[in-house]
Amino acid sequence: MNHVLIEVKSKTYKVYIDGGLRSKIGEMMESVLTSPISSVLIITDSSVAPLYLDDIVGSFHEKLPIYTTVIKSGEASKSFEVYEQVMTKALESRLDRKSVIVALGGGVVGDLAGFVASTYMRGIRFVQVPTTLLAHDSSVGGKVAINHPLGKNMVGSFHQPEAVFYDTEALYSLPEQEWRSGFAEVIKHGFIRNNSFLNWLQAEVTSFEELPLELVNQMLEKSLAVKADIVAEDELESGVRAYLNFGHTLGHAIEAESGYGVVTHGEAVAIGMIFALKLSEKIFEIDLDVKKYEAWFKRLGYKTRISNKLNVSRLVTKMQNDKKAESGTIRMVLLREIEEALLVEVPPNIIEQLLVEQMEVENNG
Ligand SMILES: NC(=O)c1ccc[n+]([C@@H]2O[C@H](COP(=O)([O-])OP(=O)(O)OC[C@H]3O[C@@H](n4cnc5c(N)ncnc54)[C@H](O)[C@@H]3O)[C@@H](O)[C@H]2O)c1
Ligand SMILES: O=C(O)C(=O)C[C@@H](O)[C@H](O)[C@H](O)COP(=O)(O)O
Ligand SMILES: [Zn+2]
Repeated sequence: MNHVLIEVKSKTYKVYIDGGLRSKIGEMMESVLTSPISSVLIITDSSVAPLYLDDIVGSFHEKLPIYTTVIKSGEASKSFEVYEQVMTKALESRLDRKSVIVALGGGVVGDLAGFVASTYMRGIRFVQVPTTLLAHDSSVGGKVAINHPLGKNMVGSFHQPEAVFYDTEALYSLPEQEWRSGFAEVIKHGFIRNNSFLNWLQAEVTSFEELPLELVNQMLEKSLAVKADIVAEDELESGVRAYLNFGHTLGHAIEAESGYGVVTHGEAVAIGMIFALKLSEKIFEIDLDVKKYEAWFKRLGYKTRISNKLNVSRLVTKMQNDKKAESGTIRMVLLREIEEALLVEVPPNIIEQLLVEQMEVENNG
């Protein structure tokens, strides 16, 4: 079975990738996890549960006490309220320090369940079972969090999974909008670290209709390789890991300002990446051929401009509250050239001016 090795300072684990893997997860957990498991809590959401929960439960063959909890699907579930509900379920199920949490779903379930695992009894083990394209990114690297109305992922920690079980067959029940959202993080990995991968993506992916499984597997391995390299170098984001935030300073501000769940994470990041490319051109006085990327994004159905329903100064304030900011300055990931990322402090007035220029106008998506 294909796997990608993740070697961060605190842990080494594997991302297993295979079509149909979900029916083997129970057995695999018992062999991959190094110490015994007392019980399992599977956390999933209301869209994923009817599709895949029975398969995962069945894969344990009744050898362990299995508890399940189903949260409402969508970004709004990365909240204090749902966090408390899931914690209550964990306590009522009497999870102990040998229990394991299984995060079955996309990035919302992964981030929330991972944060529950990192804080329940000060931290128990968890595994990721990603079911979205986007979750190739969110299931790896150990960032787990919930949102605060004042900012995305503001309450969280670093807590690495024991393993990631990626059943790529499960991606084929995703609606087109979720392929688009996840693909933004794939593109991001190309922009920050791998230009030839980015060129390959432009040649191979011209729509999200029926992407062949072989292509998807290839794409995931290349994309995961970038993430694996970066988190291996810098697990806790004291340096290069910040490059994984390319497109996110504005993207997160758009998500929070629009209301969590109104714009998907990847679609907001796509707008943020085009903005960061244009800002890079301006600040470094270079030509990154943004028009070419913007045209590709549009052909794939992304919006590249900022909704004119959003307020520019509120977006700037959110960007000043970003985790990369220091003393209220805005620090953004820019590109000096493709695959050469760096973290740059940008004066708010320059950001504000470009935001105004990048607002959508009627019939200009
Ligand atoms: N921790 C990290 O490093 C990291 C990285 C990137 C993104 N994120 C976070 O991930 C979240 C976004 O994740 P996401 O895009 O996976 O969103 P999501 O978890 O909300 O999933 C998207 C939608 O698809 C549904 N779904 C999931 N799997 C499905 C399947 N196989 N078939 C049909 N429907 C399915 C979900 O119910 C949901 O409605 C954001 O909160 C973002 O901040 C975290
Ligand atoms: O793994 C990382 O590091 C990332 O930044 C990946 C991002 O795609 C992801 O959205 C992450 O959750 C953003 O992190 P945050 O620290 O800005 O909340
Ligand atoms: Zn992201």
